[in-house]
Amino acid sequence: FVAVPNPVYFTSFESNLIRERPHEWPMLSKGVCAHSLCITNTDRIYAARLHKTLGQKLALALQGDYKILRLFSYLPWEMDGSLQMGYFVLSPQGPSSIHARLADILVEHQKEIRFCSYRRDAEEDVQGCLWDFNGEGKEQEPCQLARIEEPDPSPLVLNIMRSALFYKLEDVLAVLRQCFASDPQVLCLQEKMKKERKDIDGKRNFPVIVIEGLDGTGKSTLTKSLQDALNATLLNSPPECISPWRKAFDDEPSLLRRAYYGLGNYIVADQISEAAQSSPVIVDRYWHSTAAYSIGTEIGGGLHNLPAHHHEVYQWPKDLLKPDLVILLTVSDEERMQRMCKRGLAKTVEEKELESNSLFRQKVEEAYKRMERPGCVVVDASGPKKRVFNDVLSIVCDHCNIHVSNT
Ligand SMILES: Nc1ncnc2c1ncn2[C@@H]1O[C@H](COP(=O)(O)OP(=O)(O)O)[C@@H](O)[C@H]1O
Ligand SMILES: Nc1ccn([C@H]2C[C@H](O)[C@@H](COP(=O)(O)OP(=O)(O)O)O2)c(=O)n1
Repeated sequence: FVAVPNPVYFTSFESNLIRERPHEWPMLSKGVCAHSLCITNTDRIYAARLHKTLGQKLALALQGDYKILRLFSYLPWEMDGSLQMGYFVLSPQGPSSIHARLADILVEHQKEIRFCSYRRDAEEDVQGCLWDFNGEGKEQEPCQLARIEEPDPSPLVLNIMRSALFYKLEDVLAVLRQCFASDPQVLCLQEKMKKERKDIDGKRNFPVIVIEGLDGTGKSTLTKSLQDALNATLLNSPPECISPWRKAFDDEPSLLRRAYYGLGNYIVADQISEAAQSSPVIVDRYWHSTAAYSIGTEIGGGLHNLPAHHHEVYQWPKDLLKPDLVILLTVSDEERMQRMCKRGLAKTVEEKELESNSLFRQKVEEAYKRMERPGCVVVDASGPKKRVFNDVLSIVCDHCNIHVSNT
């Protein structure tokens, strides 16, 4: 399928899967031809990294009118074991120069990429052709393609559950172990995590309050004021102890990036557990950030493509300490941009994407709102700092049964 503007599903299988055959191919209008490059290597970390580099190489090789879209390939009867990532390239000028432009990439990766071409025949049907790279690349027998309806579960959602979000510490550690098998610092941290995990359901003396929201919604400002007002401990996820690795992980594919943020959440959970014995705890970002950004990034197209309310992607990991209250700050796009411009700090790639893509922003915010157990209490944070602070403080006091003298 193609993730922009909305997923499109198609198959070459002549089977009862093809209940309906919509013939519109919105992206293959007259004269346009398409090619797909699908990564066949089954090592998921290797494949994730290759997918990222391949995207960069394609962007360099195909400047101009070409459109590069995300693609997944799968066997319908065995989606979980067969999901492969790749790209779908649209060439408005027809196939003429694309083969020359892609030649180096295809030769270099011929053993780990499946390359197909697509075009309309005289009857306006779409034909797909697998390319053979034994010796010189050439097209094999074409086969007719048919569009099908979205499968349930969608491969996008399956991809989130398999490789973009981690619902268990063990899964986070498995990815990090595979990537950093020889890095003593990472190995040492992993051992520590396994041995020293606190009891997540243990009794806490003080409440734990998480503040969530997009960048620039006022989290840092608010968490500092709450810290003072409640005499609380302030924690951040990802925590300071792993922040030196953040830049490197932000440049990695989402599989690794989310493993990093996942690890951060588990480390912060231990810090929360300890701190909540002696003071209230305020946390600036936690699991909901990891999940909402991941869902917003991985789900293509519009808001309606998000998994339905109550879907398992919105559930809290069973082995991660739960906060008592999660506040989600929301402000309009315009106000948020103004605040971020004034602040002028370095941004993560995702935050840059958020800035340029309002749909992405809406998806992240909607995913935040769909999180469950605990869900978010949404607070309109577009007013002045003092008002936002008072609104949140009164929610915190009500919810956590705290009394503050100067409210
Ligand atoms: N309620 C508010 N009204 C106006 N400006 C605000 C408000 N809250 C925060 N700011 C300003 O907006 C910028 C971003 O706020 P910050 O707390 O750093 O957001 P975040 O931590 O969510 O990224 C800062 O310059 C901050 O001073
Ligand atoms: N617990 C966390 C914290 C942040 N993230 C990710 C989500 C986004 O890509 C970035 C946002 O972090 P950033 O430092 O820009 O946010 P703030 O400036 O603190 O608001 O980090 C996460 O996945 N999990």
